[in-house]
Amino acid sequence: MGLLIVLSGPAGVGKGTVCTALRKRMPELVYSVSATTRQPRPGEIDGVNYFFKTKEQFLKLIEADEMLEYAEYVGNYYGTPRSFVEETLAAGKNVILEIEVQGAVKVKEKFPGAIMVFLLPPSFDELKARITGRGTESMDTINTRMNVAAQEMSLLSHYDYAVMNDEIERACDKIRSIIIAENCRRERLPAHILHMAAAAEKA
Ligand SMILES: Nc1nc2c(ncn2[C@@H]2O[C@H](COP(=O)(O)OP(=O)(O)O)[C@@H](O)[C@H]2O)c(=O)[nH]1
Ligand SMILES: Nc1ncnc2c1ncn2[C@@H]1O[C@H](COP(=O)(O)OP(=O)(O)O)[C@@H](O)[C@H]1O
Repeated sequence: MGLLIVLSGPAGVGKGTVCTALRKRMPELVYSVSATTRQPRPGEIDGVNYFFKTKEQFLKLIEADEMLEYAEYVGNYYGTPRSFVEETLAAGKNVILEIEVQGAVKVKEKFPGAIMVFLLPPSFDELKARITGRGTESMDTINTRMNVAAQEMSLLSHYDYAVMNDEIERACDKIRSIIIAENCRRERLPAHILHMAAAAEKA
């Protein structure tokens, strides 16, 4: 089985940015493309950035148990297609999800072995600056988003690791180290080596 890595954290902390940088550094990591009901942005490609769905289509996927998790976020649905993740893990490959915090917690319930990584802002002021810096939101929305971010921080206790996103490359280094260390866990050794060690212990 491959590892399931869940990268999450409050809105605006840099999940998308860090995930893109990490995938460049670790091309062997398989990215799970989410489904969403939000409109595509200019330049976004169906099946690459997201699978763009109507609300009806999305609700049907939930009904058919095709979603590993989903969440409603700022008026749209977002979800992780289940079979792709399960098949890729079964093929022994590591999968990364870049999703918001509520959905991430649901993944951990279904996959207790998932490696939960929470991306932290260096400070709330810096988080505000990043949300403002994206330039897509009005002042009202920014304040709402900051309140949401404070609530999102409260889910930190569900996570295994906390990585501060001060510098993109430094955050990537840490996540890469986490993945390497998790791959070295004793219980991940091939069965024949575990048996050999167990037999030697008995002798
Ligand atoms: N729960 C869940 N959240 C997702 C999924 N895909 C994306 N998201 C999150 O949805 C939020 C909004 O994403 P998006 O509309 O692309 O905007 P942006 O990332 O804020 O620029 C982000 O926090 C994503 O991490 C998913 O499959 N499940
Ligand atoms: N380490 C960082 N230092 C400075 N700015 C960053 C850093 N990481 C991300 N950003 C910027 O912060 C903003 C939010 O990043 P984004 O990846 O869209 O966040 P999220 O996916 O968590 O909502 C973007 O403008 C991005 O360029």
